[in-house]
Amino acid sequence: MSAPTDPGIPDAQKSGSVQADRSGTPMVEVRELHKEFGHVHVLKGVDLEVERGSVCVILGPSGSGKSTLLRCMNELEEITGGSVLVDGELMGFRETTDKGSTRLHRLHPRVIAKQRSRIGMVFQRFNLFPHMTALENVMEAPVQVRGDAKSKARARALELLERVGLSDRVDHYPAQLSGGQQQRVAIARALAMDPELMLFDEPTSALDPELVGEVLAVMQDLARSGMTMVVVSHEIGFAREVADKVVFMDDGVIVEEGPPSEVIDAPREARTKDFLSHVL
Ligand SMILES: Nc1ncnc2c1ncn2[C@@H]1O[C@H](COP(=O)(O)OP(=O)(O)OP(=O)(O)O)[C@@H](O)[C@H]1O
Repeated sequence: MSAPTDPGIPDAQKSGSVQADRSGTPMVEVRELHKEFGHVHVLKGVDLEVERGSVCVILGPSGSGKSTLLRCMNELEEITGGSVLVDGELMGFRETTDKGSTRLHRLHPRVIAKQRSRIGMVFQRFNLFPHMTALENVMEAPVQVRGDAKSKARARALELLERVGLSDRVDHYPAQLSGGQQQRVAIARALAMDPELMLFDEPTSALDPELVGEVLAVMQDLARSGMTMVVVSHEIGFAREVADKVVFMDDGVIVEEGPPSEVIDAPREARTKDFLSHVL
């Protein structure tokens, strides 16, 4: 999608003071999404809705475009066509209509950064700062936060580390933590921004099998608390138990979607059946 850069920041988005009532709109709306990397067409017209407070698990073979779809949701990838709305807001763009024709303007980088800050993301590799303790990682940039703000950030970080079961590891450095503990710190760090949406990109696939359960348990708690979550994962048990919607992707398209009782337990499409027979 090529669009001119938005020359200004709309006042409502600058201050964040005007909050529309969006309780009736889905948290995520992906429409006819295309993503190309050079000549490689990775997403070929994806449509997806994720309701508020629900959990959507995306399954699919390697290279089917799952991570790319997730990255398009928070503007880590610039989309080639279609649109992504999060909480009713067009990610990265603003629409204007002039004499009946609609144009898209790329938003100012500061507005994009603000949009992104409402979305927490957890990656396969934990991406923690190795020279910072668990607590400092969750506080993120302790040197930039001073005075009262710093003590509030610290209290919040301690609360989040307790929530992920790491109260006794706050002063440990990443190298002193197991993979499962590091991933739980990464989840606490993503939560520190008070996100409205959490994206998980294969959060357990870099972990030893015995550590997977502790991370999935934290994610399950988060789901119970009402967080909207989109999770790329091959953990079929988690999908069956926690997901409201399961999406099966292959070759850049959504082949099948629905509740786990349909997509996992009674898939209609041959490609879904074939995939599940390999992972189960
Ligand atoms: N930055 C990039 N540049 C070029 N091609 C890319 C880039 N990122 C992803 N791709 C290609 O896009 C396709 C889909 O990749 P993606 O990581 O989204 O798949 P996936 O379903 O998440 O796979 P996996 O389960 O292996 O992580 C792959 O063919 C990949 O090589």
